[in-house]
Amino acid sequence: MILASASPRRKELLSLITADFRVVISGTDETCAVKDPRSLVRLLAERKAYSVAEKYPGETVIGADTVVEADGEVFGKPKDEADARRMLGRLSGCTHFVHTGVCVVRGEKHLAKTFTTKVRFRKLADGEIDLYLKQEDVTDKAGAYAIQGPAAKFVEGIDGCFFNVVGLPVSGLYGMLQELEG
Ligand SMILES: Cc1cn([C@H]2C[C@H](O)[C@@H](COP(=O)(O)OP(=O)(O)OP(=O)(O)O)O2)c(=O)[nH]c1=O
Repeated sequence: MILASASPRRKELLSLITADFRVVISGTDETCAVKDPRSLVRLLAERKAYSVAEKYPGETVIGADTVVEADGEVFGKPKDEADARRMLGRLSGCTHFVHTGVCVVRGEKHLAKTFTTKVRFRKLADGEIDLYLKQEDVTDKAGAYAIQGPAAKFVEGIDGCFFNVVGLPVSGLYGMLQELEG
């Protein structure tokens, strides 16, 4: 099995399902005109998986993509610190959605799905965002936060798969792999 991802979180999460895989970084362009976030992440996951699958025919290849959606706005990875501050300001006191698209390709077989988790942030006090940005490198995190790090203290509640927020819905992916077997 091949994980088409540079994300160390995805590698760690896939290892909860199997030890029998290796990582091949897809290096795919993530620019896309699709606006609907659920379609966008599915499409990018397909793009990542297929770019690797065409080089390794016959292998099972997994691709994934994660974005945050708040009040109709879609947040990928922040461009810079100002962008990260803007995203966290929007997420403060806000219930938002984290969408992860997952694509599994095996030969002629193909499955692609989007998984969504609802996350509720409490209102962040003055200075909390600046302090957080000193603690965590958010440049590689959609929405400029990592629920698995110090941003945990921003989270009042979640509805859905926790691992989906971290970048790979473990039970959802397991189900897809089972479905592909059948
Ligand atoms: C919201 C959130 C995102 N993330 C991460 C998961 C993803 O790695 C990243 C979103 O960026 P992606 O573009 O989905 O993935 P990536 O560039 O890290 O890796 P690749 O494209 O090679 O697969 O944000 C967290 O680690 N914790 C969180 O709480």
